[in-house]
Amino acid sequence: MKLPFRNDRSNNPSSARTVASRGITPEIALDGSAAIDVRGVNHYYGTGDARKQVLHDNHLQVQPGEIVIMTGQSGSGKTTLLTLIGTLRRVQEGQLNVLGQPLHDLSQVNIGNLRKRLGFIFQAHNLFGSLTAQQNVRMALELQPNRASRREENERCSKMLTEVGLGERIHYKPSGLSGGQKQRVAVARGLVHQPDILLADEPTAALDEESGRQVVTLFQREARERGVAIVIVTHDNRILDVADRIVKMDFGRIARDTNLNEAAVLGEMLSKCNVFTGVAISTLTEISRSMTRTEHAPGDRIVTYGEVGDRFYLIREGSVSVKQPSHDSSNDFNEVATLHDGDYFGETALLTGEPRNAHVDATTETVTYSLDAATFADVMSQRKSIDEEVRSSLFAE
Ligand SMILES: Nc1ncnc2c1ncn2[C@@H]1O[C@H](COP(=O)(O)OP(=O)(O)OP(=O)(O)O)[C@@H](O)[C@H]1O
Repeated sequence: MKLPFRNDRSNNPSSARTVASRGITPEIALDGSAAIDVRGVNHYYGTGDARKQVLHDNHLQVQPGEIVIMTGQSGSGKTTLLTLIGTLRRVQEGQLNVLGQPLHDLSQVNIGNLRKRLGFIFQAHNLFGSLTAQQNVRMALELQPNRASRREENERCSKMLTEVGLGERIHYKPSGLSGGQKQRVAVARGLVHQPDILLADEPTAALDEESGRQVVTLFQREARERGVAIVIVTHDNRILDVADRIVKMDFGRIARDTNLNEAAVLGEMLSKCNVFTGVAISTLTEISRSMTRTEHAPGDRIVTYGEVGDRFYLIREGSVSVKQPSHDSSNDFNEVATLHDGDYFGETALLTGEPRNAHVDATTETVTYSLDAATFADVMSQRKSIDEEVRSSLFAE
């Protein structure tokens, strides 16, 4: 619904929990349910004059069943963060909880026990040259507290090797396997003990398209069916589609944390707003990554009458009440509309520069995504160029 906002007074942003956004920031679970919970983590290498900070104030929550792909330039700190999560390095500063356990407080024994619930697939395969593929995969089971019979364990290993496409080679030693095949043994070893978290560093780098796809399909199944939280460090663009989220690291910081599913949903919602007619959904999905997610409790004021309008709002879920002053008294406001999921408001003030002409209050638990004035202006100018493009192609025919 389009609202011709005019006048205004002051807003009350303190009641809204605004998530500072460099993209869409997913819901942050504060109830300890995240499988991986990184808060304010810094990391340094070296000592004395050679001491160098390589991670700066990183925050990351990964939920069970979520697949997070971590990208970024070489040296941006991805592997360091992954090895900290994997308890392979000691946390120096900040808090890091893995499966509900605070790593900074954990004894060596408990770290050892926790590690058994993690699966690792790292670039250097670390396979034992004297052992067959099946025996290498068995190593992961031999570390587990609850062992099955040797026969059962062997069957599990063979099944896992078959799932990564190595059913014919379970009795081969690494020297008889190609780089990609060794990599697949490492994948099977990382998953055979059914970990709660899988940490993978370039798991598809040595694989051809088909084997890479087979491996990430297996990851997806583990995430969906068993709720495994998966973090993959990769430069492999071919597997980006399996990610629920893409985290981009830049100079030791998480520069961008994008929830892909949510971005797609928002792009779809934006395409139904008149104001974005003519803009491709893919462009809108891209734009949605620049939006700020805000949660509002019932009664929270989202837009205040009289205030200068600096944002466009899309209601992701919930409902709001739009109130305008009755003509005889500016202190007396009447409800003129209620808006729900997928509705939007606030664009007119951005277009005209006039102050808001209504209050907008949340009436239920409401989630909005908003676009700031500068980004909105960009979209509008883009829409113009798209319009022109469509027109000129029509004329050309
Ligand atoms: N053991 C180490 N000692 C000293 N410096 C290190 C060590 N390991 C990594 N570094 C440095 O820390 C920074 C982050 O490295 P890291 O390996 O975490 O980055 P990355 O993003 O995983 O890179 P790549 O994509 O090349 O694997 C880099 O500047 C690197 O040179």
